[in-house]
Amino acid sequence: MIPAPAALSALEISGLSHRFGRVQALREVSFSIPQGAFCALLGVNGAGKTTLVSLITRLYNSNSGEIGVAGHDLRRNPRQALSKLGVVFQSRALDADLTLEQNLSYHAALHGIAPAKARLRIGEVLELVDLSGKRKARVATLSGGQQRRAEIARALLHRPQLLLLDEATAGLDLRARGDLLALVRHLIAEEGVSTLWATHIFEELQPADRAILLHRGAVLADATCAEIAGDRTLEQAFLAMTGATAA
Ligand SMILES: Nc1ncnc2c1ncn2[C@@H]1O[C@H](COP(=O)(O)OP(=O)(O)OP(=O)(O)O)[C@@H](O)[C@H]1O
Repeated sequence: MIPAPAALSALEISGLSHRFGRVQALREVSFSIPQGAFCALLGVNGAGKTTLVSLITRLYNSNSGEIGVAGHDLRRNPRQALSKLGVVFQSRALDADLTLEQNLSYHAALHGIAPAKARLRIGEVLELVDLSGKRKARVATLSGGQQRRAEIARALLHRPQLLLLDEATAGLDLRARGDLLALVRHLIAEEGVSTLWATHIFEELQPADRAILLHRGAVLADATCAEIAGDRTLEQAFLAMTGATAA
């Protein structure tokens, strides 16, 4: 009997290493994210999260290793791979002086989406992030949480299979952080988009969430938060693994 083909991963990272001069930012990082899954990339400042996100978005090339997005090798087929990727960076990608619609129209055009299709898709993504009523509002007038949701709408315009979020909750209060994470979980159910959620905030995650624990550029654990934590809190388990003592 011919075996069924393995389901395509949304993200496949294999033996990825990167150094900046004398700093080894990533060491032999390997993991994969199946389609339609949520995965946290958890690590303290300097762990290598932004470096990993920068390599996946091809801001620069890795020294060694491979990255595949939705079955496309990033080095060999960058255009196809990047077309399957949506990214919410730490820094803002929307122009605060323009309306949400103007911003999204501009980004839709960058993705080569024709104006008539873009108008429809803008309506869809705004509904997904619960900002339909803000279509004509200037981005500067939106709250911090609304602006992050608008960034997610921008990242979803071209129907990516993988959504990367780098410290998406930075600067938000506790409630807005919870709302944003709930929205991302909802998107996985609605759009089937896989998510890599890079964060240093342990409390954001739920016991059943899968977390890749990155420390000094290496993967220390890849399991559910409950499995990593055992009978401790996730943060205590992390501190024990890295040799530090809990405060
Ligand atoms: N452009 C660069 N030049 C030199 N060293 C760098 C550069 N970017 C990152 N590094 C170093 O690489 C390591 C990983 O940094 P990175 O920014 O990826 O970590 P991070 O987990 O994203 O932390 P943060 O949450 O603070 O952004 C750190 O030691 C950092 O100092």
